[in-house]
Amino acid sequence: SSSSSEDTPITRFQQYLRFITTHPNPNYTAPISFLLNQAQTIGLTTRTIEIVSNKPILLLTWLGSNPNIPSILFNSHLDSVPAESDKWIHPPFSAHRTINGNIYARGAQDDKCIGVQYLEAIRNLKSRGFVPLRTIHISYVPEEEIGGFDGMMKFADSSEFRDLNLGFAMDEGQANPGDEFRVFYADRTPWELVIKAKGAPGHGAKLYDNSAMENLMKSVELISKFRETQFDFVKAGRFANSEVISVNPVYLKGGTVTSSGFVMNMQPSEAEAGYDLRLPPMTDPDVMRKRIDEEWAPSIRNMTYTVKEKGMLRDHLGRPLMTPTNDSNPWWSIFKQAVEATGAKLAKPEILASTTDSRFIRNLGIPVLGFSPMSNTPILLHDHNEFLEDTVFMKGIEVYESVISALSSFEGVSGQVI
Ligand SMILES: CSCC[C@H](NC=O)C(=O)O
Ligand SMILES: [Zn+2]
Ligand SMILES: [Zn+2]
Repeated sequence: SSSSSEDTPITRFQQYLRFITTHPNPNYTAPISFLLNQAQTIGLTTRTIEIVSNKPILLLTWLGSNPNIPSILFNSHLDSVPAESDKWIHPPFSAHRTINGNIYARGAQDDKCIGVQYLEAIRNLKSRGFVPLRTIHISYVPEEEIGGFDGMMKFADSSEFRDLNLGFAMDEGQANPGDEFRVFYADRTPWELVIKAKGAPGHGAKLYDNSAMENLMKSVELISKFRETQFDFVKAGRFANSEVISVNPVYLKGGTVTSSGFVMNMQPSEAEAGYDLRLPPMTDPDVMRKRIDEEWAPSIRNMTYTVKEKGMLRDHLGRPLMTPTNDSNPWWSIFKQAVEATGAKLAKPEILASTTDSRFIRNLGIPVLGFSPMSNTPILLHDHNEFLEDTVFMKGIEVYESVISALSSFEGVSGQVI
């Protein structure tokens, strides 16, 4: 029963979802002009910051009545992971809304929902005559899905960012099939691990020691065993998924290849495997490095390896990269109360299994909570048929109204700059 001329929070969400922002060639121009347009209608100050060319950052600002105290930031990323169209029940950029109210699109959960909810919440607060004490910023950043290096990493390091004088920030979280909203106080740190084996080549029929494939397979087995011990903690209910080290194989490479394919009767002299490794913030990185060096890719087995650390475990002062979720962090209590004031329940704070741009902000010593208000929703980020139900999306706007008004009204703690 919806006509295309309707202009509602839902149709604006659908419009934002229809921009094709998937890697490797995300369109940043079109969603930014849409958001600029929305911001101007609502009456927010706008700024586009292009630290890396063609990778713009959009910053929207609602000036507080006291712009001298630290401000608050609501961040989301503009980009999305790819989608295999033919495997979806509705095309991933159609933003099709079913009769049940499910809106299908790549980015519906990750994380275009929050990008629009921030704006809709502010639109409602403005129309009610709300006046924030603290300045409120909303940022839309590129490149999160590929590590944030040309996005939030450089933005967080810029004078523009420093000049925001942030006291607190919020970034994306994850859906929950249950009826509570989840909230995240830390991310795991991603390492890209590549192990390479060299060995004696030889006839495919020959039995001998120290072939490259044998050397690699030994490591693959050891890594699989380690993976199993970590996974067993999760299966036994001792730890959450995000509290253990995950090491998942993403590719295996070997063989002698010609234009007609693999040569089957030759044992190759080189073989390689790639792993996605994630470390919880309390992990001792030296123990991990030692394990890789001595067990997983030992030089005595003709192995070499590379580790690309795509994040940090400690902040610039050497503290684990975590935001306190107790009374020592006044922002936490305000956030929690504001969510609960809408009648919603908040789950126990968690570490996020994956990695977001919030690590670059936490690294500066600024508290950040990861939060995407989606309850009773299957976790479909990076999956086929990603969707969000319209009623869940609308509830999220109400939640952000409460959260934004409470956080921006926080007067601070006497004797402390917060
Ligand atoms: C290597 S950092 C990549 C960040 C990415 N973020 C969302 O999925 C992730 O893989 O968690
Ligand atoms: Zn995301
Ligand atoms: Zn993602």
